[in-house]
Amino acid sequence: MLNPAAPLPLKDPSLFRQACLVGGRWIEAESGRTMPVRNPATGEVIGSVPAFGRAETRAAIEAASAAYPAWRAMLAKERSAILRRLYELMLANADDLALIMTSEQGKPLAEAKGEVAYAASFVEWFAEEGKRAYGDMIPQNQKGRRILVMKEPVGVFAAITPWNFPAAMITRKVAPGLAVGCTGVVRPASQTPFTALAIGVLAERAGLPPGVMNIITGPSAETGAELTENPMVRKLSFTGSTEVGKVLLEQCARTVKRVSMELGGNAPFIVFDDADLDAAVAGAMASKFRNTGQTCVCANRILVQDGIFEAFATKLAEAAAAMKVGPGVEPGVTQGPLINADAVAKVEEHIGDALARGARVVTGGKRHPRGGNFFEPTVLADVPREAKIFSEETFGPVAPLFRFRTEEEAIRLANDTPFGLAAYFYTRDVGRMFRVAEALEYGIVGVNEGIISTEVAPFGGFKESGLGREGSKYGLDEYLEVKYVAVGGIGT
Ligand SMILES: NC(=O)c1ccc[n+]([C@@H]2O[C@H](COP(=O)([O-])OP(=O)(O)OC[C@H]3O[C@@H](n4cnc5c(N)ncnc54)[C@H](O)[C@@H]3O)[C@@H](O)[C@H]2O)c1
Ligand SMILES: O=C[C@H](O)CS(=O)(=O)O
Repeated sequence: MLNPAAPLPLKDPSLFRQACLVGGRWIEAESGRTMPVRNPATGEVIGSVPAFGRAETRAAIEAASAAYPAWRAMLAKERSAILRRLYELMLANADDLALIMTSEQGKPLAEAKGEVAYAASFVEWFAEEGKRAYGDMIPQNQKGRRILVMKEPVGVFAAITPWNFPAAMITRKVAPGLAVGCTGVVRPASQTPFTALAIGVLAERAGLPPGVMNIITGPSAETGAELTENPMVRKLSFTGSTEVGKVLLEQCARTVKRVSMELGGNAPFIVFDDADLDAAVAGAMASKFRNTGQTCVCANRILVQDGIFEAFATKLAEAAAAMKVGPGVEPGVTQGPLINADAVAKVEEHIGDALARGARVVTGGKRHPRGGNFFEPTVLADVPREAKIFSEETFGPVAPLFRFRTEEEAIRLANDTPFGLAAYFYTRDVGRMFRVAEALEYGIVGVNEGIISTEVAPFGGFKESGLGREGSKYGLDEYLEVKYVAVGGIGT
């Protein structure tokens, strides 16, 4: 029996749930099996959650299906009011949600609080957007006929989410689905289930009827197999690695499910000679080291034009070395731990490979003296194109700098990847802004900005970074079907 650490000092301890939410009931796995959840900063067990298998997952799908007719039949305005209350409850309980998040994911408390606000913003946004799922009336093509286009909810959805944004990746999927009348089953990452379960508690308090949103935990192979193969599930929204996304796409194909795929990234961050150097350094720091580099949109390759390479490298290294590494609950900490030992090993592998190919360390480069999953913020210079860190997503606090000479070379290097999620570049040349933004093969492009994710704009990738968009007015379409109705016999 694992000895859990002391309970989290929450203002409302009832938010910390070690059970799954199915049909309005908080339940265990039929087998009684559980899975421990560890604090990545200390290695301590902070709690455990049920290990659902296929049978329990099927029961959750059936609960969502049973709740669907009544939830769909509600007025959009009535669903909107419940989502609005959830938004308000998330903000009112932000401190507890942030502490739960930091305890299971590791990010600094300030970042966790920022994520709670970001996550809540999707609930606020889709509470309103759900009232604007407009159809069309098309001018008839024949006398006596009318042509209608109706937007209808897709039905029961499944959401499988990653560990790096334990709140926002839940609400970015659930909010649009619930807003248009869908019901669903959420399966958060096994490393970070408690944030999702706490949102489930708040959803109940907001008045969400039983079975509309079900939250389950359990081994990914078993829960994932049921969620992707069960024909009652009409849509899968997945956020995670491209590798797993491809597996789930194949599994969903057998029942032709609608899918949204928010997958891996390999973001280029291009700094041209004419950039505002200090702004570019600030943008690179924000993009690269947010969540200790564990974000899908963080700068993974920093391409710097020859003329300012050394100046940029020096300034970036100074800023990286000034960050405070430690547990997210410690005041002033700006870099938390990586999620686990495998993540540390991958960072070390990428650094070692780059150095073996001729790169040099400007700052950092090794495990932090605090040990465990802590790693020194690292800047590498003169990294060659052939290095693994150019082609693979590092998902850690390593900023590899690559040199380029011309705009054409920068664009070629930036696009030289199967991924296409986010890209960034810094320039003060207006013509270059449009040339480069239009040439980059990415779904999200930041110009003179390092962090641009927001609920009001479409989030999603080109190529092997995914399918579909989340957030914005486009995010609603992922949960809607389009129905064409031709009405005849009208006479005129
Ligand atoms: N595009 C985006 O919006 C976005 C956002 C966050 C993370 N990501 C990507 O996610 C990756 C890191 O997150 P991660 O390590 O959680 O990714 P992951 O793909 O390993 O896991 C994502 C989720 O899928 C589950 N899963 C894993 N294998 C499964 C299977 N066979 N069947 C069903 N479910 C399965 C996991 O338990 C987790 O809940 C990175 O590649 C990152 O770029 C993308
Ligand atoms: O890591 C993936 C998230 O989608 C990043 S963001 O918070 O949406 O920018």
